[in-house]
Amino acid sequence: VVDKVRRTSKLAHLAGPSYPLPLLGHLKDMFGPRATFLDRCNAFLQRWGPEPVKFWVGETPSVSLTRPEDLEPLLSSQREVFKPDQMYKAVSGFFGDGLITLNGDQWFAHRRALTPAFHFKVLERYAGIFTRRAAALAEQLSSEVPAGQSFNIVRPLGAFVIGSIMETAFGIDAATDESHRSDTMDRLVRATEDAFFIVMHRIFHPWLLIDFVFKLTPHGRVARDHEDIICDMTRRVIAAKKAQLKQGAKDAAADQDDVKGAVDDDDGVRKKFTFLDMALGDKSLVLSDKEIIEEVRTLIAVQQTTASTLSFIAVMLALNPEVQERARAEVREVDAVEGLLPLDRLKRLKYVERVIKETLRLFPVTAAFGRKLKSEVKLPTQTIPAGVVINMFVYRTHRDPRHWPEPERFDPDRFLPEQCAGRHPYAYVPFSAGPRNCIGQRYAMLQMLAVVSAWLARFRLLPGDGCESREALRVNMDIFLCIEGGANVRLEPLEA
Ligand code: HEM
Repeated sequence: VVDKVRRTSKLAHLAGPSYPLPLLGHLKDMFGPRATFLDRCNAFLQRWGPEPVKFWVGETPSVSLTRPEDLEPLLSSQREVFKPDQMYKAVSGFFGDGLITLNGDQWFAHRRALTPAFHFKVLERYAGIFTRRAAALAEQLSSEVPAGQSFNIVRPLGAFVIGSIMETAFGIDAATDESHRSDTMDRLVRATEDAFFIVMHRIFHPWLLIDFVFKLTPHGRVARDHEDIICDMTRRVIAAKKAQLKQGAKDAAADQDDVKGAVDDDDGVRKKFTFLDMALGDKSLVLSDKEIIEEVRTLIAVQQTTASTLSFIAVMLALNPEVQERARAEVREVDAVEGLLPLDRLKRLKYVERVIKETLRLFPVTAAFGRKLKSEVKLPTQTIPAGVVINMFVYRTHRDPRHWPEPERFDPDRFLPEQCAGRHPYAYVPFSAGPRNCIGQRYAMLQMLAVVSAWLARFRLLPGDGCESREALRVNMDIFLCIEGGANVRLEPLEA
């Protein structure tokens, strides 16, 4: 009790509710239907912000930050901060113990091992894969979804992004590999969707963060089944890669001109540059087999960020027909240029890129992320004591009216270079920033450019059920932002 009084008094200077309840803290303020969690977070910060806001999650003192100038000191340094168990423990069953959740030296070793797989030289080579796969996805949607029928676009996107990471970072051939069979993929996508629900359930019921208690509950048993599905997929991926490397070694021995495992495939991707080729084929990497498995799990799980963002882009295009037509005109103009390499083509899609950025401003799918303070941190107007868990709620940062006039208006031209000039560098952080920023940022942007341009070239997107207007959208936070009831759109084939 004395310790709690001491810790409470250290936060006394901050805005926010007082009198935390024993064991619950202010969790009761957050209780309510799961489907409106985002609304409650917004209402809470609307009431107490925009200054740093204190609150207690159970017995843990927490502070929520939304202003760019408050985010900067925390994101730009990682000496004083680490990922808090309270938030990240619940997600590690899903994300694996990989880059997302690791801290300290272990994180640094993993980050160093993964960085070459996301080097821009390697990504340049992925552009061909993204373009080919995006065209196939657009064809599949055109042929499988009856014109004019409302459907939830997230599902096919979930399988699509996992297929992409298999082919790019793991170098697993989509056409031949067992792990790409559609029933395996369906089980994985469904397990992922359920996992989001279960993770949120644990965060809402903090006593379920005690592993042995959670494992005894029905959700704990479902979570174990899902982990089995995800681990099974990971094992298949690694087994397929090992077999491929063995075959590559045999082929190289048979053909002295070939460099082991370094052949270019049809898309010009040097196979030895994929993460798994480097991790399993090159012993100079420091990751153990167990660590490689955890990173494969992480890379599979994080793909849902791209799937979710693409689903928001589809809905925004459907709700903003002039923006959609302008983006389509750009795609047609670029596609009229003959002989462009895939990467050059994607780089020319400047307006489509602005559409993606503006969607990520309004709907940063990783809407909140956390840190725990090792020592006291000075923010521009406040000092936050050591031991506090920080929640950076970028959903509101991206709506800060000082940087985003009429914040709810969808306007891709906010990202014209002249409009970006002078804007606070931390006013827009959908991929976080600083040393723990998203390693897959450029990968995700290239993939999204390929997918959106393939859609625009083949069909018109129209609003689907429940997504008829911005006001009708029921946006929520389930680890990642999502639309309750589905990201529903309709497709209309383009006249020839
Ligand atoms: C639109 C898509 C994406 C968004 C919005 C996004 C956003 C983010 C954010 C906000 C973080 C920081 C999270 C935190 O601090 O807890 C992060 C970290 C990370 N992301 Fe992404 N991400 C996306 C796509 C991807 C993709 C495609 C990959 C992999 C191919 C990826 C891999 C990672 C990894 C490994 C980390 C942890 C980095 C570290 O801590 O060193 N992300 N991402």
